[in-house]
Order: sequence, then structure tokens, then C-alpha cells
Amino acid sequence: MRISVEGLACRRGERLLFSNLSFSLASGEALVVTGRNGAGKSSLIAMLAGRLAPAAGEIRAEGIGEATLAEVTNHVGHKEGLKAALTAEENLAFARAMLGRPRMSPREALARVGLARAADLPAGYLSAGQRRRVALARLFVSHRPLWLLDEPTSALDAASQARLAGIMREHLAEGGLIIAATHAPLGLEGAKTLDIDAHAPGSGASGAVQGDEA
Ligand SMILES: Nc1ncnc2c1ncn2[C@@H]1O[C@H](COP(=O)(O)OP(=O)(O)OP(=O)(O)O)[C@@H](O)[C@H]1O
Repeated sequence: MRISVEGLACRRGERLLFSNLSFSLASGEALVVTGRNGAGKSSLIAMLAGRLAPAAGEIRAEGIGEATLAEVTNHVGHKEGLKAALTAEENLAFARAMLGRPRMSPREALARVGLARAADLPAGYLSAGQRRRVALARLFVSHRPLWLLDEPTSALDAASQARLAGIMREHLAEGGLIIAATHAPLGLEGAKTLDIDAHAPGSGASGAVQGDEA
């Protein structure tokens, strides 16, 4: 699979956030998106997830057969999107039914993020870091090659961040793709990087994607 973005621009309300943004990502590759608060990282992720229309440019996917980009994408947003009254397991069962292409069971997915013992607790009882791990467990309940992650390490302790780095490396080794917006290093050596600030109005946007993750 390959995702190609050409000349993308984003407008929110009256404000142009970024323009002339281009990159291409193939199976096994990751792109780490950085930029100041409000630069438009979450907006870019929302565009790639099909939740926000670009002001200009296009997003193309190759190698996905008859599927749409949305159907091969697993998006873990800035907000966890969990139902507080449902248990961790029930939240993941709901996500599994919504996403289709079933992979692991909810309990297996929770074990993968080190939360097996929290399966029967309502999501509303979980700590911020635990809720984030339940959200990340959604990545395992469905076979979807493109992972779009918005601040994936937010609220995670050091051990959980290291576990997430391992999970992401495994996904890339299996031919997956990852696009992650973050303020923190993700431990993805060799990832491409994209600084959205370089595409802000008046910055002389070059459209270039840089080399390895800093
Ligand atoms: N629905 C909306 N209507 C108008 N403006 C919006 C809307 N949603 C977001 N914005 C604005 O767009 C800008 C970019 O927001 P976005 O969340 O994409 O930034 P970000 O780079 O992810 O920031 P952060 O690092 O703080 O998470 C912000 O100024 C925000 O207020």
C-alpha cells in the first residue's frame, strides 16, 4: 500500500493553517508529524481520516484494491472516544463491530497493551493513561494497515511508551504504515518527519519531508 499527499492545504474557519504539504508513504514506513500548538497536526490527521475536507490538494491511496482509504485506516484520535459506562472490553467489542475486518478479540487486544486485568472495569473508572491504552487497543481488534495516531503517547508512563514503540515497530515490520502527530519522540528510528510549521502561511513552504526522526 502507498498513500500520497499532494499540495494539501487546510483552512479552519477563516484561517489558513498550512498549504503546499506533500508526502508519500509506503508499506513499512512511518511519518512523524510535529509542529507548534495549533499548527494543524490534528487537522491533518482528521483530513487523512476523511473527517475534514482539504482546502486544496489531494490524498491518494494505491494498493488497496476496491477498498476506500477510510476502510483501511485505524484512527486513534486526540480524544479516546470511549463510552464511560461500558467496560473496557465492551468498548473494544463495539469498536471491533464498527471497524470490521476482525483481528484480535477485545481481551487479547487489552492484553497486548498490558490491561488484561481492567477488561471488566467501566471506562469511566480508568485513569487517563489506562483510557489511552484502551483506545490504542483498538489498533488490534481490526486488520487495518494505515494507523493514524494523534498524540499517541499522551498520558502514557515510560513503560507504556516503550510498549507502544514496540507495537508500532511490529506493525511496520508487518508492512503497516503509521502517521503520528506528536510533541514527544516516539522511538521510531528511520521514520520520516514532517514539520507542519514549515508549511504555515508566510513560511516559504517547500513541501519537503525530512529524513530520520530527531
Ligand atoms: N472546528 C473548527 N473550527 C475552527 N477552527 C478550528 C476548528 N477545529 C480546530 N480549529 C483551530 O484550528 C487550529 C489547529 O488545530 P489543531 O487541533 O489541528 O492543531 P494541533 O497542531 O493539533 O495543535 P495541538 O498541538 O495543540 O494539539 C487551532 O487554532 C484550532 O483552534
